[in-house]
Amino acid sequence: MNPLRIGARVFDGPGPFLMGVVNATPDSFSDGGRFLDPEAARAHALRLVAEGADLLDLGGESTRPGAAEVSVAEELRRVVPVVEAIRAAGCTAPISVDTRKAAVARAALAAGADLVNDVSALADPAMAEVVAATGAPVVLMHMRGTPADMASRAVYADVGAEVERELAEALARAVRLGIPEARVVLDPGLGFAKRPEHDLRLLAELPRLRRLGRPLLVGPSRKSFIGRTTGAAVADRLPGTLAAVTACVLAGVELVRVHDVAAARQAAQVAAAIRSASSSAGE
Ligand SMILES: Nc1nc2ncc(COP(=O)(O)OP(=O)(O)O)nc2c(=O)[nH]1
Repeated sequence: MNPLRIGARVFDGPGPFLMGVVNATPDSFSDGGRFLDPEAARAHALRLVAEGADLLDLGGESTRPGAAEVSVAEELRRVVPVVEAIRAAGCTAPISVDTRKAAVARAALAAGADLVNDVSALADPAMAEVVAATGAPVVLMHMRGTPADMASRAVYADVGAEVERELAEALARAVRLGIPEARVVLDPGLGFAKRPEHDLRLLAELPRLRRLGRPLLVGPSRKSFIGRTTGAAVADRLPGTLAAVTACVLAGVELVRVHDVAAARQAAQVAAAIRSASSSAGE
């Protein structure tokens, strides 16, 4: 990966780098309510870093299908104290703020976050200005519509080609809005306006998305394509998640977003060793 500075850390090389999920929400699809309390969220964040998370992804609003939007005030209340608490604990791991709202991104960055993870890819007209002005890197994730209506938008003739094209359009738009391409990470948005068969196809076509020339972030953890493939309930999807993490690593994905960092770390290390062996086998 071309060097990508996120906070004090420069992410360089093939990765994978693990993004540990901290959901400060009452209703996230897999762990809603566990980390709504700021102290619980702080403790969880520190635990994920101890387990090997290279960076954290902190969110205050569930984006599961059908989720209602959270107010700016409520999302600020959920997120900013946790950023402050993580930093007050002396943790210097880069923090991504998972938000669609410019006001939340601005406040989280001011409190010590380092990256904006925008699942709406700059839908908030003020977001580009926040990202451009702060110099923060930004994740542009592919989605159609909003969490409230995206399920109805999951219609594709060729999901790989369409996601590639729409991510290219999102990248070009970000550059037009003043965000240097070098600070953009792209994400296919598994589960966002996608049916399980679309997610599986996107995981199979990750090398295609690498043609976009930007680091990729992929978030397969515990998602419904695993349940549809295996019948496993949300709480029982770690083995399937690790299979998807392995597919991401073998495809050269640089950043993988997971809830279960310790297990994903081991899977990612073995997958990276296999990828390295296969490339050296070609020499
Ligand atoms: N960039 C990016 N951000 C994301 N944010 C949330 C979720 C959904 O997972 P989770 O946060 O656990 O659920 P919820 O949205 O219900 O809080 N997935 C992604 C993803 O795949 N990519």
